[in-house]
Amino acid sequence: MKMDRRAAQVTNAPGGPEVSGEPLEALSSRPVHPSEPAEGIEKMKLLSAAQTRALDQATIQAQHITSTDLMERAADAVTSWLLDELLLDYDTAIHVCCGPGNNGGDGLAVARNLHRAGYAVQLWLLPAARHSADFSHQQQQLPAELPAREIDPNKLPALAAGAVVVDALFGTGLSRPLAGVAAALVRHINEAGATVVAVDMPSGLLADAPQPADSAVVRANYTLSFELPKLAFLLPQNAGFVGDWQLLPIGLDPEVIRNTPVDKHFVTAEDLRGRLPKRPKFSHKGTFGHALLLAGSKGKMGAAVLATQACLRAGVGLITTRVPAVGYDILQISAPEAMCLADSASDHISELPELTPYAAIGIGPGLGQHDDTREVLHQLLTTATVPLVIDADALNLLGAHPELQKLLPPDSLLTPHPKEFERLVGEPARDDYHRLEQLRAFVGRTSCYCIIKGAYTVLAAPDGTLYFNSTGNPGMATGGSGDVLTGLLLALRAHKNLSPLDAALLGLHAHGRAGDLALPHTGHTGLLASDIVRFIGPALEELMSE
Ligand SMILES: NC(=O)C1=CN([C@@H]2O[C@H](COP(=O)(O)OP(=O)(O)OC[C@H]3O[C@@H](n4cnc5c(N)ncnc54)[C@H](O)[C@@H]3O)[C@@H](O)[C@H]2O)[C@@H](O)CC1
Ligand SMILES: Nc1ncnc2c1ncn2[C@@H]1O[C@H](COP(=O)(O)OP(=O)(O)O)[C@@H](O)[C@H]1O
Ligand SMILES: [K+]
Repeated sequence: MKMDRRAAQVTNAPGGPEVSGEPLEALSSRPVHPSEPAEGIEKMKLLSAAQTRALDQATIQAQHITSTDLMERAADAVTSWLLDELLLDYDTAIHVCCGPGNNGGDGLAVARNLHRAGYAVQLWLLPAARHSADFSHQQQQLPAELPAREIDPNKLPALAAGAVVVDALFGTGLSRPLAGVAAALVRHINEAGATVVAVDMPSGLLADAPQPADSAVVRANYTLSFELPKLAFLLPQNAGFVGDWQLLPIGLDPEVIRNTPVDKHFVTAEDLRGRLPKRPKFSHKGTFGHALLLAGSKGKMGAAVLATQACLRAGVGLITTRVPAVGYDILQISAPEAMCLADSASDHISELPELTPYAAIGIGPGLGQHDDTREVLHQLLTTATVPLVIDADALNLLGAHPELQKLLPPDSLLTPHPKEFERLVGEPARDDYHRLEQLRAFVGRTSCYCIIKGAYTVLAAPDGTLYFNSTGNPGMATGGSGDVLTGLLLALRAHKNLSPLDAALLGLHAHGRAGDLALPHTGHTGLLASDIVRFIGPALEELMSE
């Protein structure tokens, strides 16, 4: 995904805690959750298809323009992208395939633009009984030298492998799975081996709900959408349809976007910049909290080391890591900045330390699932009075012993990947949409924060609002990346001036960003979890208040 330069412009998000320059007394007397949680996370709302249509209409009214004007903006943006980014050359065969609605109208205007600019455009129309008014208007604007041919189901257009297909069949108006000529054309496009650029949506894909498994859906190389992403773009099951998605600005009304209520956000750097309080000049290690991490078992001490190092790099004041006896030397040598509390058991953690000193507690990386460790988790859940970050085997223990889930303190942060989440809720998800429903039900039931890790890690707040993370890369799909995330989140939960939501959002963003910053040094293949640790500092620095 690449964001448009204008969409990616940086401003300080409002609503972040303003603490720089304040006396320490003022900081330490702050409540634990100082900021209004969702305030300022509004740059990229995920609208439903119906809300997108309403936004379209509201923009037209607010800006005193016609729907054709808006369509022209969309078509100009798509045309510019094709010329500037895809670098079309004059010899490339460009097939623009148009449906009967406004998505097809966009296609007609793009075809007209490209034809006028001298490109080799062929225009194909899906047979339809009715067309939208804007489609008909665009059709009337076509120059005579650009014939629009109706698709013949018995003789689908020949699409050479080197051709470019602009898919403007259906966008947000799709109301049912494709059938008949539309489905045949989509399958034909998918088999052609051409470069496929979808306008707004890959045709056949619903914006915010699943379609039947065998539906015909365009498999686009690129999807050019307008201003805001769609939920469908963020879910793994749609990756093969959406391809590389891009957002093109078309001047949709910011005031209307601001006033549109949503329960899903795509969180950008712009939302978070300035939300991490700057370290005051006279701060000391006590200012940033003392974290306790319970991690590691024989053979999995690396997880404890990585989480400890990440917590340190994320600015925690102090960290104490509880490890099995076998891990004592390992941890002391590999993380000399951390304090280490060795358990009396050799290979697993069997005792919960005294919790009084700690501002936040993390449990899980490399933990193992020994019965003693389960008992430690049980005690932790019943005695802890500070924020908890729960990961890996601690989640698996919660899944294997669901009665423990009732003990989860509100506002705990759980960090499963999809398989751990499945164990946690005890039921496989039917699809990615169902998994989001399960996630919402889980946080509603437990009053916790819970993420599901992946390319666009999603965080659910206890009220069910979903926040999709925008940073990270496939190089991070490597053992230990999740342990790094746990340590990073633990440091931010130990920070007394961050709300649980801000800590989670900043941590997820910084984790992916650290992976992105590591990339030029390692490449995707060579990226290791320890490289993510190395770049946590610079990633957090980008989010710090002035
Ligand atoms: N909201 C926005 O930001 C903008 C939207 N525009 C375009 O407008 C599109 C939405 O236009 P529409 O609402 O006209 O919707 P579409 O063009 O996506 O499709 C609607 C038409 O397709 C028919 N249809 C729906 N499902 C079908 C199926 N399975 N088989 C056969 N026919 C089916 C409907 O009856 C209707 O005629 C967007 O995707 C975008 O491309 C742009 O023109 C301007 C900006
Ligand atoms: N393709 C990807 N794009 C972006 N981030 C990714 C990708 N794959 C994995 N990650 C991130 O890496 C981490 C992997 O965590 P996890 O599966 O728990 O790994 P481990 O258990 O090995 O530590 C998660 O934070 C996830 O979001
Ligand atoms: K389309």
